[in-house]
Amino acid sequence: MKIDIVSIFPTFFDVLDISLLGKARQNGVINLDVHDLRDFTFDRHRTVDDTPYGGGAGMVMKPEPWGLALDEILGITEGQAQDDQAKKPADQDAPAQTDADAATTAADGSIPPLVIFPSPAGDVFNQAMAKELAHEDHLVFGCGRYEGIDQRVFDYAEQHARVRLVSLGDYVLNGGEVATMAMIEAIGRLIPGVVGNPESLTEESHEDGLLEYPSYTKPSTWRGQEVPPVLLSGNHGAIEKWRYEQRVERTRRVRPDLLPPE
Ligand SMILES: N#Cc1c(-c2ccc3ccn(Cc4ccc(CN5CCCC5)cc4)c3c2)n[nH]c1N
Repeated sequence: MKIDIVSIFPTFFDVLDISLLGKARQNGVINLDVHDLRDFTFDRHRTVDDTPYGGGAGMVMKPEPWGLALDEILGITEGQAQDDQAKKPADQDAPAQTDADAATTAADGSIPPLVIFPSPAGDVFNQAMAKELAHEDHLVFGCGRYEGIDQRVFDYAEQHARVRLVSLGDYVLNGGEVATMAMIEAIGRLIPGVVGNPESLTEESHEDGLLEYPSYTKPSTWRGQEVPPVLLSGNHGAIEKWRYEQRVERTRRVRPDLLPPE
């Protein structure tokens, strides 16, 4: 899988050089590049933001640097970009995720990349989405900051790729980097060859709608607390039954919304 990230804080993603994802990059399972949005500016201050039309607090990210970054990453030629200028402006009322005007197949018939913009206004990310996105060949993450990105960037991206606005959850972050990191980790661990033992991906919270069972390791007694005897019994059928019961009980207690209607 090819992953491109655009951010004004590229060093934020240095952590992706270590651990499982770092190994996956070293062995070529994941090809990840991080792009500094300011490399697509040409003024002395490398400006990426400006005041919002219509007024309001804060600043909005300018479209020009984003357009150049997306052109480079998506392989959009100058001619194609100029063609877009001739096109009717996107319907301002259409949601930024309209598939109807998304480029669903490239000129050579290949599936174009999926461009993900983390946004509080996006579909909420979950394990089902992670599993779906783990099948993509090329993901591009556009990390906004300030009060967000000029809407025309999303509309432009949709003319050349598939675009999704995705939210990490119902709270407000300061930008898209944390969400991008979380999504890359959740998606990356589902890619074959990233996690050493694929069996460890089953029976996880949210994998099959139930939360995970409690885990224990040596010593069998610790500060007066014992490991549940069934786990020391060697009776694999009993262990499997106990673990399932624990998953149902924990889900019923912590996340009853995940349980199927009775
Ligand atoms: N994923 C995800 C996210 C994000 C997220 C993702 C990307 C960006 C880019 C900038 N911000 C900060 C921001 C965004 C909007 C507002 C609201 N304003 C009102 C009037 C115009 C906007 C204010 C701050 C971001 C936040 N927050 N929470 C999630 N789950």
